[in-house]
Amino acid sequence: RLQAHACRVGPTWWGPQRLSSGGRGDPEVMASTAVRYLSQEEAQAVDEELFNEYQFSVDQLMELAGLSCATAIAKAYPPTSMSRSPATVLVICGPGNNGGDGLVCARHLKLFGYQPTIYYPKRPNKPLFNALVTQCQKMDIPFLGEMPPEPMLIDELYDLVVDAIFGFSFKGDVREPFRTILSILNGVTVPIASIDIPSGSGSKEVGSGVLPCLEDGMWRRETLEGSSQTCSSP
Ligand SMILES: NC(=O)C1=CN([C@@H]2O[C@H](COP(=O)(O)OP(=O)(O)OC[C@H]3O[C@@H](n4cnc5c(N)ncnc54)[C@H](OP(=O)(O)O)[C@@H]3O)[C@@H](O)[C@H]2O)[C@@H](O)CC1
Ligand SMILES: [K+]
Repeated sequence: RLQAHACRVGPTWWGPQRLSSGGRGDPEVMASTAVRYLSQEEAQAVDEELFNEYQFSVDQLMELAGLSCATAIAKAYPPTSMSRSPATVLVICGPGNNGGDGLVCARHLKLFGYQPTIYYPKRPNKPLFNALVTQCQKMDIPFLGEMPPEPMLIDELYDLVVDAIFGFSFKGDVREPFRTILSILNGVTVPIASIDIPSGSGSKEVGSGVLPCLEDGMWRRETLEGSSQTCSSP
């Protein structure tokens, strides 16, 4: 997991902390630097504070979030460590701002030497998202007409998947077309880098419609804390 910055809600700071007791396993590990992640409610509170108190605009924050995620991906999965050159990345974007982060991320990944392809099945007809799509198109980033139907096909074509489907506003049971998309992603073996959180992680239907988690509660997939990094900007 990658997180370098702290986030603030009210008087409390969240960032790297020393664990003094209560952890599991090796005492050395227990004493090492640990990170506390924001809950859905806390992330929404940070969001409101940034917009209302600090007067950030959504496109400002989205640009920072997408750039932070592309930077984190380049550190975790350097293009030179991938099997293809240029490394191929499938960026799957959802209908909200998490999807917008994905569009920005794709643009920066291209600048970093990757070959991104975007799947964006449900596009809000709003100026911000239309502009982000145009910018990707102008950079010759292709948009898929449909989701690759088999996990094996994704494994064959891409070195990495970026999950920009849902962030902190996800709720309830996963609806189509995202239910099918998440179930396909469940079967891929290439790494999946999730923006903010693994999509659908608020759902109780682990195993059927969302990315799987291990028995100890840790997500199998890697989460890149791009949006959290932007919280430190003010
Ligand atoms: N705070 C920050 O600093 C910054 C935050 N940023 C980013 O914004 C993200 C939050 O964005 P967000 O609020 O737009 O919501 P998000 O999670 O993308 O999804 C909402 C969409 O999903 C849909 N949907 C929901 N449930 C569903 C279901 N069960 N099944 C199917 N669909 C479902 C819902 O559809 P609806 O229910 O409205 O029809 C709606 O269209 C945050 O995680 C971070 O990545 C950065 O951009 C800027 C800096
Ligand atoms: K996500």
